[in-house]
Amino acid sequence: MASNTVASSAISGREETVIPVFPWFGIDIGGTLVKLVYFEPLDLTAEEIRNEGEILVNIRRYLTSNRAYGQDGVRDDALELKNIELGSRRGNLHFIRFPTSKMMTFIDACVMRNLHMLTFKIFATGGGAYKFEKDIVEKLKISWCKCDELDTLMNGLCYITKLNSKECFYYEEPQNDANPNKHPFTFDINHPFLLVNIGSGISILYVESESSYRRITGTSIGGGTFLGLCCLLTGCSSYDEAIQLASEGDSTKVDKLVKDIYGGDYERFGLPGHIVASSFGHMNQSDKRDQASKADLARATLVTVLNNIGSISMMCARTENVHRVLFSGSFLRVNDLSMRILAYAMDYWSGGEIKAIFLEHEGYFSAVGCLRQFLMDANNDERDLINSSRQ
Ligand SMILES: Nc1ncnc2c1ncn2[C@@H]1O[C@H](COP(=O)(O)OP(=O)(O)O)[C@@H](O)[C@H]1O
Ligand SMILES: CC(C)(COP(=O)(O)O)[C@@H](O)C(=O)NCCC(=O)O
Repeated sequence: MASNTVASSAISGREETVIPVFPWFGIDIGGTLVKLVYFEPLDLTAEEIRNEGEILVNIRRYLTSNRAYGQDGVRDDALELKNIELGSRRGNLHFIRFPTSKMMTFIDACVMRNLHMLTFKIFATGGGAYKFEKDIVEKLKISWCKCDELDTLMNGLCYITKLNSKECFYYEEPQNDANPNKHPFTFDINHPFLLVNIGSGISILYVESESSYRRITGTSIGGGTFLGLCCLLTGCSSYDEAIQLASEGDSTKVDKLVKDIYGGDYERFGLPGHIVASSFGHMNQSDKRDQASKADLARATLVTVLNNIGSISMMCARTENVHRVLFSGSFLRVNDLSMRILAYAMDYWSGGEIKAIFLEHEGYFSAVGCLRQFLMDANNDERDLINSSRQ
């Protein structure tokens, strides 16, 4: 085994921070995507550099000098948090993703790069932290610590929204295609809000404060539904392609609107003619099917999923009496269109009372939360050790 097992800095008193050995990773293995965060230290001492060892140096160089890893891995370099302080160290935080379907290939690539020769701990979350545990532990011989995905989501969200003043944003004019007026939103985590995490499926949390939240409900109609239905209906084969198609389409060729049924508004109950009465409601007619392009079908799929998310979120916000709804999850990656549709819907249906807020690091919060749990755990372990030696 390579010797990276000695702590970079030993604790000398109860109040000091323990700095665990490198490498520092946090990983969220979701239903669709694996999100990996990697902390690249910038303040290594001469002694640490001497002791670092070839394997760690190679991993650091490989991760930080590439933007793509094999066919499927991507580093979202626009999201990188540069020169931040984390766990009493300075460094860059990198954000990497790849499809969960490639998890076994990833494990084999780690073995090829000799990661199994190092002794280190990884905090992991998402369903895959459970599903792949046996394979990972057997092949990589690492210490695998599983965390709850919603606890880490909250932990990562708290950390990043405090660190980055531009993390949260909203659209002032979501309907204005030319300039929707995106602004940073000053977010105070200690006032109740709703957190809607749009991953493969959706979890909706009521957050009272940094340390108190509950999962109110969820829905299986999420990002996975959009992608799956789009692939079926249009023959597209990637998320980016599906979003591109949706941006070119017209959902009114597919959906039946209130005005298609009433000839105008349904005034008595305040339903304007332009809203969707029935998603995909035109598709029972063969002439309408012939007129709908792939782009129209992709757009209608997106709008269907978003209408459902918007109306469930709105009901939850009203029930819980909150005025801010934060949306997270990789479904909103490169998806300005969806954010604007959601923002408009929330604003319209709440008469301007409920604000939709979005996040720059979309789907990465749980992975960041794992990294933070890893740092907290190192300190807890050390404290336990000190306390037991004092008894
Ligand atoms: N490169 C991508 N490949 C697949 N899906 C993507 C991609 N980028 C964004 N998505 C969207 O993000 C969703 C997954 O979101 P994520 O928060 O990562 O959930 P999970 O943790 O379930 O994997 C997908 O269902 C899809 O709608
Ligand atoms: C099971 C999950 C927590 C998994 O998280 P994900 O990988 O989708 O981010 C999520 O898909 C979910 O909450 N689904 C909705 C289940 C429901 O309440 O109906």
